[in-house]
Amino acid sequence: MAPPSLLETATVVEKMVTRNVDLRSDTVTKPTEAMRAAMASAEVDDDVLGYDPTALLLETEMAKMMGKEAALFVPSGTMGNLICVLVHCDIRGSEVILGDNCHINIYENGGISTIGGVHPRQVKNNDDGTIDIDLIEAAIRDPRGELMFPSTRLICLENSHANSGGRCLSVEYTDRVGEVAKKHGLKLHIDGARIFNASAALGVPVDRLVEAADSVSVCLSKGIGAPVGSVIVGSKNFITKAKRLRKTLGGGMRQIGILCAAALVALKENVGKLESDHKKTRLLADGLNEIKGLRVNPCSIETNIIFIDIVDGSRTTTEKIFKYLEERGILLMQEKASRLRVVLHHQISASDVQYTLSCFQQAVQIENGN
Ligand SMILES: Cc1ncc(COP(=O)(O)O)c(C=O)c1O
Ligand SMILES: C[C@@H](O)[C@H](N)C(=O)O
Repeated sequence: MAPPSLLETATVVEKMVTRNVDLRSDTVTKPTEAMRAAMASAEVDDDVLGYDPTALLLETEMAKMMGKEAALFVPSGTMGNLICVLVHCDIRGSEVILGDNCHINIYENGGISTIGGVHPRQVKNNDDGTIDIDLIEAAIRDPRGELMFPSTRLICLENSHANSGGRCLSVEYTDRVGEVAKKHGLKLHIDGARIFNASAALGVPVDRLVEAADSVSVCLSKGIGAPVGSVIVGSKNFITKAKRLRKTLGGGMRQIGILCAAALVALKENVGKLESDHKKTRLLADGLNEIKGLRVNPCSIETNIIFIDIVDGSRTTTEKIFKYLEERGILLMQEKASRLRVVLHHQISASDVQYTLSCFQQAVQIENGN
């Protein structure tokens, strides 16, 4: 009987290896020991009454970092976006111009409409996450048609853009959209769930990147690795209105200093790691692109997200790869029938990247019989 092939041996060995490489999203990070210690010793008080000292500290820090007058902690990025859109569009019959492939439009249960009664005016997202500026201008309703038309009040951008694979909107582009908004008396909101990733990738300070925006929703719970929460930033008047709406939506919480303490550690320890996350992402993307049967668009690798397409004619499928990797402790997302998504974060090591690559290689080789 022929001895087991190297691949068969590797497969048996890999099956015995218990290792966790969680590439489902950058929302999966676990609080670090430093975060847990900070949480345990956090100074707290009632934040609804406006007295939680650690929440106030975080909000002051975030407003300063983002170059805005004020900030407000919210339980999630979804609630952050919802509050911002609803504050800007507080008049019945309001319309928001947003990308057809943006998170607010795809993954937030249509909350701006179902809860806020705001009409979404979807405009095509380009592959790089931008929306053509002439299409934005063309989508702005003519006030002379107000008898029939909703009233455009807001433009939403997303930076980095998750569904384009983490592509970054340049500061020049963002400023130009801001000029269009001003020209037409509109507001600009940026879904900045991963704005720190965009800032690190572009080498542009985060406050400069969002300078043109009237509001930004920033996720603490994504690339910078806090366990919970987001912060919205804007003018003092905007945040005053946002605070009331947060309460209306049930987002007013009590001793949130416990959560904000972890976020303060995340800001201090993890923003500086984002460039390393991006380097590991590029390494993984380049390696995946070498695997026959898989395709990664190298132009789309700007931050920490990789879309992996199964090449037509390949005998493998996303389901088979997904299962093979899951059995070896590697978790990822199936984006659609022929596409997988991996998202890197500060708890993915360089050796995790190599391990992931070898498992992808094996998964594809076994299916393709080579
Ligand atoms: C671009 C973007 N915006 C907003 C959100 C919503 O954040 P949360 O999951 O905290 O509601 C996410 C992901 O979760 C996201 O990827
Ligand atoms: C799925 C989506 O809602 C989430 N923001 C993620 O990127 O993982």
